[in-house]
Amino acid sequence: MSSSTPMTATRIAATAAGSAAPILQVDGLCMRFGGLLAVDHVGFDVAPQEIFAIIGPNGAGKTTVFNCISGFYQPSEGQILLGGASIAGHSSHQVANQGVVRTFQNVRLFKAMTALENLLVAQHRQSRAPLLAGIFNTTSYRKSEADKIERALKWLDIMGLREFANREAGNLAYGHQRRLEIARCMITGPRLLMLDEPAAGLNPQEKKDLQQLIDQLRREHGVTVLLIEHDMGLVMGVSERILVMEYGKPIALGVPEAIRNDERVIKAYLGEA
Ligand SMILES: Nc1ncnc2c1ncn2[C@@H]1O[C@H](COP(=O)(O)OP(=O)(O)OP(=O)(O)O)[C@@H](O)[C@H]1O
Repeated sequence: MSSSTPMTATRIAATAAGSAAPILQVDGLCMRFGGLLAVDHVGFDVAPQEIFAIIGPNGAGKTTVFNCISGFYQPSEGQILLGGASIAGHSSHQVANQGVVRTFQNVRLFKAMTALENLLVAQHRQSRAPLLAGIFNTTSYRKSEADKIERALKWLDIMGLREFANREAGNLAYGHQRRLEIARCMITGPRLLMLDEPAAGLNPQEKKDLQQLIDQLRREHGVTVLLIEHDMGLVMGVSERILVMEYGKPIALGVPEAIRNDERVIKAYLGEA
């Protein structure tokens, strides 16, 4: 950890998010690709409803940490606890079923489907409706389908996308596609929302709107947010705590003000810009 941030301050910052039990605990996480240690003993806790950011220069290992948490990679070493239970090595499908959802650096929508259909598919994936109920179009099946449409429209409203409900996702403006991706995550009622560079490709106004949106999702929908982002304005404006990585290692963890003034961080990352 950073030498310029006093260890006591780092410890305080590491637990500053409150006394509630952490929703996510990462401890001693390592990920090797052949001879490359892409993630080297990374550890941090995220409190319920906290907005926690991971920053660092290109190739620092941020996305690899995301991939380990969300089940896309099996970590080489270390512990990942969600609500106190281990999820390290679980498949991405199992992790998603436990309420951990994520976006990717590149937008991944069903581009030929409408915005509304994308939100319906997201719900169908987690739906447990028996096949026969669908085939026979039972009353309860029809009710559950109507509920899904209502929920999809509600999320289009929240995201300011209602007017584009019937537009193909691939034909939406890029900023709108990014918001639709977040809606697709939120509609499943997640505990942990992981956003991988959500501001990439957005214009300044869209970045401001995104900052407000992230804060609103936490305040009004109770979600915990884990964020990877290169845009320092957004990171400093929205995060409660920030973990900084360099060459796979954690070099600082603290509140935005401490991170902003940390010499090692400035040298490793902010000085780069
Ligand atoms: N599947 C993989 N196989 C081999 N090497 C990988 C793999 N995934 C990532 N790496 C390497 O691990 C290191 C960390 O990559 P990672 O994508 O996690 O960095 P990052 O901090 O997210 O970077 P960026 O900000 O550019 O997205 C890099 O050197 C990268 O080349």
